[in-house]
Amino acid sequence: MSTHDATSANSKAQGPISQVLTPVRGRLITAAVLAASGSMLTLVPLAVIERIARLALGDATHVAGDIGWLLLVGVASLFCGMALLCAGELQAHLADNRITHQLRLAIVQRLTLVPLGWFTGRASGEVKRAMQDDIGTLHNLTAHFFTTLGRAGGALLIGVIYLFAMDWRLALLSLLPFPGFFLFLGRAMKSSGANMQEIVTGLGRIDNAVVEFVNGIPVIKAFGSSGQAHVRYREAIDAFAQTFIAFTRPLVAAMANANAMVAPVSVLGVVLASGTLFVSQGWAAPLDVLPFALVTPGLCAPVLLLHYILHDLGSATGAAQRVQALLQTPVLEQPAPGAGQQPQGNELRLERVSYGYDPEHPVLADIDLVLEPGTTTAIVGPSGAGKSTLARLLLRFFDPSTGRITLGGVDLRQLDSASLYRHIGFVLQDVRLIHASVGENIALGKPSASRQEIEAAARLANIHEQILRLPRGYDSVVGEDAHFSGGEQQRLSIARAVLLDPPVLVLDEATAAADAESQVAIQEALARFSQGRTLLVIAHRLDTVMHAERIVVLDNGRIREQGRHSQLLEHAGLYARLWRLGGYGDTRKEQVAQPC
Ligand SMILES: Nc1ncnc2c1ncn2[C@@H]1O[C@H](COP(=O)(O)OP(=O)(O)OP(=O)(O)O)[C@@H](O)[C@H]1O
Repeated sequence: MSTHDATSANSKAQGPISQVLTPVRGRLITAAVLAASGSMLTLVPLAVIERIARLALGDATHVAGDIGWLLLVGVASLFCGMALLCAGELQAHLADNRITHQLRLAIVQRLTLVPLGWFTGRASGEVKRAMQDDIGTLHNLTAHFFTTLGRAGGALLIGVIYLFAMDWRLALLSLLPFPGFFLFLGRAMKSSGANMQEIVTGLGRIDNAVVEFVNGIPVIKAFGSSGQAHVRYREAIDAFAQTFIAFTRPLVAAMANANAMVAPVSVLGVVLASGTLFVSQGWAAPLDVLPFALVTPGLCAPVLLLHYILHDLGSATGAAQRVQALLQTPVLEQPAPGAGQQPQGNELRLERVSYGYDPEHPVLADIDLVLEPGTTTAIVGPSGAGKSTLARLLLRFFDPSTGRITLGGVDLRQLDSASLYRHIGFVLQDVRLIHASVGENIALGKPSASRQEIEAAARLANIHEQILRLPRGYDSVVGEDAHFSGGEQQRLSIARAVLLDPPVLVLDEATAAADAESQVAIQEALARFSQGRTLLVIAHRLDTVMHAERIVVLDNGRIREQGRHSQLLEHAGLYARLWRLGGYGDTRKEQVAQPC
């Protein structure tokens, strides 16, 4: 178990927010305490006003000096309070900066250890949502929640203590609207909670309808069924509108009552009514009502603030859960740092390898295969036979469910990733270029490569001339002033592999995205590059791999036949049938050596 896993196991009992904020917990508590103390001090001037009013309206004669001192205390408290509030905000923002930075790094570090196959199964939206939206939500929590909680809590605490110290009976009466607020709020939450799940489901339906509509626009337009997609979207928003009305109707009435309870004017009304009663009954002097009239309405804002921030806590909990889930994504088994073994040679061996994306349905079963150094092995077979899955296993997109794959006698699980990708290069169908210069794209696996090395790799991959034609040559930025066709992207991918100079190369349908001219350029490039290397080629077109030392025919996840082209034709099995179906003619001679 990694350190991270151990930590997460220990903290299972904590809530998601608590787990995510653990590294800055101390700082956030300090921020909340500073904010609470600050807000208490900023309320001292109200007590000062009450004191001054008593002195001014009382019968004492020499009060000017006392008033001066009181003013000084009031002003000093106000400034100290504001300074403490600022210090609290600063602490919270420093904590926010630290945690946001740490979380982004931790997610990226985790994703580097996650099997590459994880990414194929997920929309990049999931990662984007956690990295941007959820961390943004957590920013609100760390930077503002704790200080607001401190400020509101501090103000309420000191206000209530002060009022009870003045007159506990009047305090009890004056504060009556506040329990009333929580009573109505509770009702509102109960009525909305019942419909909340439907709101979430409705929003999900709208999201799906939008995604379906946007993703399918070309197909929908081409097949003239845009009206239908619109209908689904309209149905989703109409249904949501109904759910939303059902959700808000009971909520609005209860919330209106709750808000009315803590409106400053209603609170002041209650204070004055209670004060009048107390004064008329001789239980208090008119001046005794003044602190209540000054302070009680001031408690409305903190109560409302508490309500709003506690409401925000719900969305922050969801964000923290998603970030936690991403941080706990299962990672590939890795050797301990420094304990990675070195392969002895470049022989790739699959021993009784089975794999299924869904464990119940194996896609590959009991594969035994040896790729001898310096040889070319082709994997062919019907669509869905498991060819690409086999290639991905060699690159550790995921690990076999059973069996093992070794390179130079070392289980791939005992090789660190850098060593694996130094030994095994790949050119896949799906080439991903990053938003960086063309040179940086080629040097992705070897950032230290010199311009000469990058150009040499591009020349060998038959893409140098096209790059020179770009506005800024190798400095042109992909997606800005550099746009590549499918075939050109394949050649860039080959240049990447060339630069790393791996002894083993996996080619999965390397010419799939290319036009006829590009195919020739790619094949030339690969023929040059593959000399002396171990090659695993996956191809649809059998004529491009008929030269291979060994052709392995996969069907339904199992090896059905293997041998050279002529042997397989003579065998008159699945390969011979695929050859016939491909219409390549009845040749038993092997064509010019081509790697794919
Ligand atoms: N990411 C995935 N998640 C779940 N199932 C998958 C995934 N990728 C492939 N499969 C399934 O695994 C099986 C083998 O797929 P694979 O892509 O390895 O076949 P293939 O022989 O390369 O096919 P093709 O020649 O059409 O590319 C198929 O049934 C496919 O539906």
